[in-house]
Amino acid sequence: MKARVVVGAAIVRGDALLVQQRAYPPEVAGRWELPGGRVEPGETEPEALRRECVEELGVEVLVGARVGGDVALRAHLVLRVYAASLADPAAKPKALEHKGLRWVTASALDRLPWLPADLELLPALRGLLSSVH
Ligand SMILES: Nc1nc2c([nH]c(=O)n2[C@H]2C[C@H](O)[C@@H](COP(=O)(O)OP(=O)(O)OP(=O)(O)O)O2)c(=O)[nH]1
Repeated sequence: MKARVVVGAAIVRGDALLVQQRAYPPEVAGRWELPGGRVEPGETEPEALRRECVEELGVEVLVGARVGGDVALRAHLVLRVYAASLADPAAKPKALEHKGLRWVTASALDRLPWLPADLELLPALRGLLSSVH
């Protein structure tokens, strides 16, 4: 069976990464993750990311290169992250489906209570932040 993909957007502006805090389900409420979600049948991964960013944040994003490797979430499901930027750098993302959002710099990444799978991506996310400004 082919693995399904959850895409995550590493949206960077200046020296900061946009992260959001889950509101549900209860076992992960309060933990932090990257914007994104499952790729639907018939969608490309960048299309899924653009759709999720409109749904979750109310903003258009430009999708760039892959960041880090695939992270196994559970059987037949992987998390795959892409670098992204706001199509309009002045746009203000809103937490439409989450508890909150925050722009964090590299030094603050380690202090967030992330979803467990995302911990594997922290070195790559730090690398991305140090390469873009
Ligand atoms: N968007 C996103 N999901 C993540 C990250 N890390 C991680 O483990 N996940 C998991 C949480 C969920 O089990 C799954 C994505 O679910 P979702 O809630 O965003 O999207 P969905 O509605 O299509 O999925 P689901 O509720 O059916 O599980 O991937 C991350 O950084 N971003």
